[in-house]
Amino acid sequence: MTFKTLDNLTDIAGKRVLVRVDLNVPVKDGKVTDATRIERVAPTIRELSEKGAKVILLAHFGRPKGEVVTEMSLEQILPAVNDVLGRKVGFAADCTGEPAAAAIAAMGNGDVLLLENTRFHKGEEKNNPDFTAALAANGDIFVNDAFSAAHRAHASTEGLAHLLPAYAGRTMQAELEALEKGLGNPARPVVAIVGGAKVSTKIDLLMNLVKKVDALVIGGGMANTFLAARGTNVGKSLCEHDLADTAKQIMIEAATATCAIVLPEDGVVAREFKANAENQVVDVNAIPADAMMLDVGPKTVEAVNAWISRAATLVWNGPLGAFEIAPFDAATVSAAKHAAARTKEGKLVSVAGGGDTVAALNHAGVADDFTYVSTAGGAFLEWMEGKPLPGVDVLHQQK
Ligand SMILES: Nc1ncnc2c1ncn2[C@@H]1O[C@H](COP(=O)(O)OP(=O)(O)OP(=O)(O)O)[C@@H](O)[C@H]1O
Ligand SMILES: O=C(O)[C@H](O)COP(=O)(O)O
Repeated sequence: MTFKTLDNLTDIAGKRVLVRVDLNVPVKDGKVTDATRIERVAPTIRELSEKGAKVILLAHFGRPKGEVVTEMSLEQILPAVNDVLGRKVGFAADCTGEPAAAAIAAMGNGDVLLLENTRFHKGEEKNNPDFTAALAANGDIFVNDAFSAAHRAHASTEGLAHLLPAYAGRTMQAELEALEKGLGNPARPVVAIVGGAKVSTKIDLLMNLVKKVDALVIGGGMANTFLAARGTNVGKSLCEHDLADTAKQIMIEAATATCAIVLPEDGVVAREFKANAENQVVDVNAIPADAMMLDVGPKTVEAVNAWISRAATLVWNGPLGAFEIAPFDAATVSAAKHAAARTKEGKLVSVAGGGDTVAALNHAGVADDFTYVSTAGGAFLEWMEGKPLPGVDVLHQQK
């Protein structure tokens, strides 16, 4: 796997560098509530600026579907970008045409400019050649630092790399290197933890993982579907009974590939989905008919942690329980802390991704201790599913 990085960009003073970043950050009442994605792309922006390039940021925000939607303007993200970078970044009210051209013409070497939401144009999501050419007209070089948007074959994530010399930014590079360690050519044994709400959203993921990992821990709501497929009565737990055959198929594939499937042995059950709801620990074969399993139980946590101790590589997507509400966060927190401790001891390569997973690791206070935590949601999942990522593939094709 090879791609060009910023190391290959030396003599770039005065060059216009179009940098695709992911500024699709959470916003409440017009304010950015989590700047992680901005912080992740800051090193690339700083490095290019220090090398004297004119740094022109391309990004999307929300899904305006080719219309100009004021609430989805990137101008509202600008103050947070200024804060993270500790400098003033310019803004152009359109990513192509006169507004972009005029703002770029006024840039000095090392300046940083943010262009308005690329998705205000229909050509972005269609990867339309005319729109891509209009974007390319503003740059000499293309840098993609938006791994989390790389599963989209859009003009600013894929198309531009065909028109301009293309490079991976520092975050893209770190992400690809970490993912390669995670599932590309990982140290064995490899253990995957997949949790979260539903099997239906992660069928491809589970099918791919059983072929690649030595053990697959299934937790969260999706474990119930597997337990039910096995004939266990899961009471009122979240369960997709219609996916029993899919779950069985995944277990058959796992047996063929000699991948151990680790399902809950016990669970924490409650009758209400709310914080501090009255709860009890039961064997999975004794889930009361009127209760739901909201977390895996202590015996299961012990088994999961034993697998983490055995693992050389861990890939994790999806919490083991309803971690947002205490005490159903206990299993996720325990496994996260154990994985973090093993990583710190140098015994484990731990790679995690997914919006809720990152929130869960932050909740456990260990996100910084993992080898790599991806800020990508859909892109991380598609990568784990073994699907090609257009924004990454095109970087590999660069001569
Ligand atoms: N046993 C359970 N019963 C019901 N809900 C559960 C259970 N276990 C986990 N969940 C819920 O699953 C949700 C997370 O699932 P999801 O599949 O979205 O995770 P993710 O893949 O990390 O996140 P994202 O989809 O943002 O990438 C959480 O809101 C959590 O409360
Ligand atoms: O938030 C994300 O996962 C990325 O920015 C991609 O956004 P999208 O799902 O709207 O393409």
